[in-house]
Amino acid sequence: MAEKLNDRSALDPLLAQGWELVDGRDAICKTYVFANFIAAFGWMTRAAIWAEKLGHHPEWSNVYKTVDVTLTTHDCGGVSDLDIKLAQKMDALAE
Ligand SMILES: C[C@H](O)[C@H](O)[C@H]1CNC2=NC(N)=NC(=O)C2=N1
Repeated sequence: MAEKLNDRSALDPLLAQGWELVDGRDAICKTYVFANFIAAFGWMTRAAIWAEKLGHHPEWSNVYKTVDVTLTTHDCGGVSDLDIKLAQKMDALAE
C-alpha cells in the first residue's frame, strides 16, 4: 500500500521540470503540449500502458494537442512515491 511522502523535497526535481503543486489538495499537475493531436494521443497511449504496468493511474484530460495531468494517490489521500515514479516516466516518454 502506497504511503504519503515523508520527504517533500523528493518533489523538487519534478517541480523543476514543470510539475506544480495543486491548490487545495495534495496532488501534482503538469500540462504537456505536443506538436499535434496524434503526438498527444500517442503519448497518452504509451503513458497508459506504463500506468497499468505500475498499477497507478493518472487523472488527465486531452484537448487537441494539450494534455493536462494530475497525479495523486487515492489510496493514501496524497502524493506518494508512485506519483513520482509515474511523473518521471511521463516526462521520459515526452522527451
Ligand atoms: C487496487 C489498485 O491497485 C489500486 O486501487 C490502485 C489503482 N490505481 C491507482 N491510481 C492512483 N492514482 N491512486 C491509487 O490509489 C490507485 N490505486
